[in-house]
Amino acid sequence: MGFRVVLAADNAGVQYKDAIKEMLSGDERIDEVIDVGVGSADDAEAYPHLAVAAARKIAAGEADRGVFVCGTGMGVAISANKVPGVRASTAHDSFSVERLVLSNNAQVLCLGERVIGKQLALRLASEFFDYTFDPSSASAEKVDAICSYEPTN
Ligand SMILES: O=C[C@H](O)[C@H](O)COP(=O)(O)O
Repeated sequence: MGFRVVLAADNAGVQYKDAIKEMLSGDERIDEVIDVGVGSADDAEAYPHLAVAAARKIAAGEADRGVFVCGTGMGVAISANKVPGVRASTAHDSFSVERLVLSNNAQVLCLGERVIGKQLALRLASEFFDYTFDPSSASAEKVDAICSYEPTN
């Protein structure tokens, strides 16, 4: 079974988000692409609302992974991490993308359209789906420790 992927971007990240959507839509590793917006650069909806709406789809089990884009990749990451159960970070190099999954079991890769070039963004977004977290790895107990700090109701 392939990944169900949710995409989000504000107006500073919409061009890369749309390019990533096109790329992933033709990727045999991907079963479904859900786009929560924005739909165009004319939409001024602020990045926290988009990132949280998308992250909630992961927390609800409607998506497995997310790629979120804003100007820097930082605002969407900070926002997505407010959703319990979601681990998100900006990663702008291949090694970081690998460790984002293998060390941190993160479901969300965040990218900055104002920081890296489009071809690098596409490459990193593709590489993100090359990795699967190993729950028997030495990193697992560290991820469990992250989760132990989740707020409980
Ligand atoms: O992290 C925030 C993003 O980069 C966003 O796209 C731009 O935010 P700003 O307009 O507050 O700089």
